[in-house]
Amino acid sequence: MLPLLLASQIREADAHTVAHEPIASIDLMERASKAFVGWFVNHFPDKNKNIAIYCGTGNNGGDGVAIARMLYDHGYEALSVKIARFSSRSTDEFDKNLARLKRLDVPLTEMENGDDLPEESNGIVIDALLGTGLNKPLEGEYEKLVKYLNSVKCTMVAVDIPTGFFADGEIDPDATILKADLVITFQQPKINFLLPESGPYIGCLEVVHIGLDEKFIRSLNSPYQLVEEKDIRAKLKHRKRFTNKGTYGHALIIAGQPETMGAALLSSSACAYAGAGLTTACIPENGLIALNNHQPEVMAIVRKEKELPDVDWPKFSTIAIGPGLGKDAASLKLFTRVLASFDRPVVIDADAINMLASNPDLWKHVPKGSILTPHVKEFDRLFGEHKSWWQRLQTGKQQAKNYDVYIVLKNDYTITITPVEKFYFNSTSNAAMASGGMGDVLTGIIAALLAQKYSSEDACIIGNYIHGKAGDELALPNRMYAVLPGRLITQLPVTMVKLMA
Ligand SMILES: NC(=O)C1=CN([C@@H]2O[C@H](COP(=O)(O)OP(=O)(O)OC[C@H]3O[C@@H](n4cnc5c(N)ncnc54)[C@H](O)[C@@H]3O)[C@@H](O)[C@H]2O)[C@@H](O)CC1
Ligand SMILES: [K+]
Repeated sequence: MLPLLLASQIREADAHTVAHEPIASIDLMERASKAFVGWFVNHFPDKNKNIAIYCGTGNNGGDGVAIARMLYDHGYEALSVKIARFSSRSTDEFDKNLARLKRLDVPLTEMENGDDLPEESNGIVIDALLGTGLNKPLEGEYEKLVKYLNSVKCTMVAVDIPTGFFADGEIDPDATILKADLVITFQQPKINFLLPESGPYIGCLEVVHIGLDEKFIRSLNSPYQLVEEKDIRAKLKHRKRFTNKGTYGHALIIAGQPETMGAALLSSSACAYAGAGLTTACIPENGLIALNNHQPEVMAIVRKEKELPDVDWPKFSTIAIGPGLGKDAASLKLFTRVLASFDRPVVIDADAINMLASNPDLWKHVPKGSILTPHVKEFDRLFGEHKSWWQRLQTGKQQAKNYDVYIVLKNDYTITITPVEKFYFNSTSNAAMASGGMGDVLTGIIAALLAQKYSSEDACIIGNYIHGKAGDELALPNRMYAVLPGRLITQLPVTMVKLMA
């Protein structure tokens, strides 16, 4: 796992690296700037293009000034540096780098309070105004400058973080923040980069390593972790000789209405393809032909109108409930029966989440270690409206602990929030997967993993990862515009076996 740090912890990691590597702060800045430039020159090879580097007077600005010198050394011909002298303060590292730059033949402008803004058009703007040192929303001259830069037609490349964007904490939707086409960030993504509020400000993200002390970073024991492929490889269990379907558990998927049988078919198919030994779907009577046609491997328990089906609950290893189930009285009765009859972790999705939201009394019957898989609207229905994703993370943390459950908050970087206050950000998936039914597939996968005796935490972490990875394997190399859930399901066993190779 890659620990994700708060801005204050990043400062600690910088200071620790400076003191213990040891390396002078100016040399660490040199290393960071070099890492930026290494990526930049490979992707922007046109040395005649106008490049304007906007620098503050802190260490982000220090990076900018060092980057200007390095680009000059690489032979970039049309550089200009604009220093925002909006405050009388500057860091030593900035001052030293500015002195070094002044020895070169690079046009340099100092902008002071009230000055007219320089004209920019075409070309590239490198934003090194403010970085992780941001401590309040932009106002005054900084705000005016960033608003102006947002209005010009240039490619915006931000150093470490777009100016005005907080690395963690709440993002005000009305704040002025630089809209970067590309952010080249140091060491690791900042936590807010993984939340949807970063969408308008970060077109594309690139992480470059600057050699901060990784042992120290791990010792900070951050609750925010980014899941990496090696974690999944370590967690996935091989199938052994002399095992049989009984070894891999029996999952019951309670889903579908006559109009939403697709959800039941997708979640139960996904469960079978993700390796459950046996999968049974509890579906409406008139969905039976569809199920038998679509996935003969899946068994059925038929729901007759208003009648509770007769289910031998203990024989199932796990239950997933909700996809396309509806919220009518019969569905509520069935959901209530499941919670009363089953004490192992269950997967609660879609309409089951909505029923829980409107019948909070049911919470006390939710088995410990159960997994809820809300998208943002379901999350807010369950726990109230939220103004920001940061707030949602805090609520999720409290509620997961309170009810002893896992909350899988679905998004680009789906977040698993655990009862012990950890946040696992998933690192796979792509926009081609944004289509109806994808969530039903995820529910089926997580149920399959629970059936195969993975812990609830691992079922969430692995489930999210393989779901997104299968989508990546289909969409990215083939440049697919959309990946349909049904196609993704058949990729799952391939994805899983590759991760075990
Ligand atoms: N040794 C280090 O600490 C390293 C730092 N690096 C760079 O340093 C950056 C952080 O530098 P700093 O901590 O100096 O901070 P910044 O350069 O982000 O900001 C400079 C100063 O601006 C002021 N400020 C904050 N919010 C403001 C606002 N809204 N309006 C006006 N002024 C505001 C603060 O006093 C802050 O210290 C990172 O983003 C990264 O680019 C890298 O060079 C890697 C090494
Ligand atoms: K910046």
